[in-house]
Amino acid sequence: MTKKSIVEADLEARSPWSSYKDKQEVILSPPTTAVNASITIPGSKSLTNRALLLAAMAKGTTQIEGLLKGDDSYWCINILKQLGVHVEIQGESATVEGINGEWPNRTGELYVGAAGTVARFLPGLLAAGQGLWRMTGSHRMSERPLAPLLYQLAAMGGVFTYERIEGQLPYTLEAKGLQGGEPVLAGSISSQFISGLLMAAPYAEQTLRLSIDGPIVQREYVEMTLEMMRKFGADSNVEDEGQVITILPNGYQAPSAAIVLEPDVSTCCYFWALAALTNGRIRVEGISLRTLQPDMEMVHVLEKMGCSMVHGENYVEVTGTNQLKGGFTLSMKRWSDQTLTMAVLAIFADGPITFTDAAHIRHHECDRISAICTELIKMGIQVEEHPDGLTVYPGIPQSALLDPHDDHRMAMALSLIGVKVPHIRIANPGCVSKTCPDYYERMEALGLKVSWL
Ligand SMILES: O=C(O)C1=C[C@@H](OP(=O)(O)O)[C@@H](O)[C@H](O)C1
Ligand SMILES: C=C(OP(=O)(O)O)C(=O)O
Repeated sequence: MTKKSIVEADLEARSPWSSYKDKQEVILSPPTTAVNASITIPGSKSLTNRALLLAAMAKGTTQIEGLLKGDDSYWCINILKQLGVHVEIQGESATVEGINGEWPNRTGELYVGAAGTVARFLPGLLAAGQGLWRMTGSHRMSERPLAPLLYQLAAMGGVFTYERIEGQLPYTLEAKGLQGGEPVLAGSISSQFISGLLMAAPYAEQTLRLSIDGPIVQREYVEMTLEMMRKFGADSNVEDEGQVITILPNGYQAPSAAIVLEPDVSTCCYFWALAALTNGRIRVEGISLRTLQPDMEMVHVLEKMGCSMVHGENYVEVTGTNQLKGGFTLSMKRWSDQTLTMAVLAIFADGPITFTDAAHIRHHECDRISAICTELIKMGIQVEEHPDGLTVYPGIPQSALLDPHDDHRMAMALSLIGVKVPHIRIANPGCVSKTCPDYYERMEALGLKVSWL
């Protein structure tokens, strides 16, 4: 394998909160003692960016605790500051002075990085105000789908001028207010389109009655949006089993109490997987099974695979097993961010595992189905690629230089192989800073051997 075939890292998308920008490779080998720890995990990316954006839009000042400091939240905060919003960060806390729907700076160039949440949540919030902005993003974000959302916003009053490809970044948005009304949006490509429209609705001119056409992928993220909107005083009326959502145009009010964000459950999953693979134990503090974050489903699947799980009001703990069980099919529709982690676990199970209903992850930070198949095959693992998923057969991975395709979840999932197999090399590991900038320090603290090139 030559370095030429490694996907080039888009370093512009790495923020000042990124840690391993200059590293070409990380090399991982198994720990010598069992992984056994209680840990805390930074705030949810999804909740951080929802809270920041709604706090910025709202009337009044919002205090947010438990912020994620990663690339995705950095670019969100950076844009808010460019728009004239006063945001103060101290440690993992933010104080945001809301602008009540009227952006103070009405022109400028706004770079969303590689953040799907910013690329999909911001346009509606901008369109609901007044201004003229140029929107740009990372190379990959400029390929990822936005059109269904932007076309809907255009039908409601936003004027979009596309620079290269219709419906994609980069583009210019002339905002003159958002009409509201009764749009219809498909939910099969990204739940973020729906969240993006809903978040803007309290600042539309009329009531929004959004109908969702067909099943929604990762539906719980829409519930997380509605839950965060509720904290800012925006109630929703949900009908037809979640397919029709009505929001009144009553604005947002900053909550009187601080918003305390949950840890990022998607990040927790890599650490629970570590326990599962090493017959070790990982307790994550500060999270309960009652979270809306859909990736919590993984701990139930780990139980099915032979691990044990205990939980309380404020922790979820996984203890691994000597032999993970496989031989089943899993729908990843609700929690597809963990498809890559599960694919890595499947290598070490006692039977093949098939993952289905995840065609939409081909539009994520990379084509995740194709990328994980390529990397597992490189290590001699037998896989079958399907249009909506893959089948992974158990095997003994050969060490190789693995390409994360500039995708944080590919890097974090592939790194887990290093707890079982010596000398696992991951190229351009800095991409983890999208959601977990200190991932490798955390792995090292739990006993993995980590070295750098
Ligand atoms: O709304 C959100 O915060 C997210 C929604 C999901 O995206 P899609 O619905 O686009 O798959 C998920 O994959 C992403 O990590 C976060
Ligand atoms: C799909 C993801 O991110 P984004 O918010 O950019 O869509 C992800 O974090 O797995």
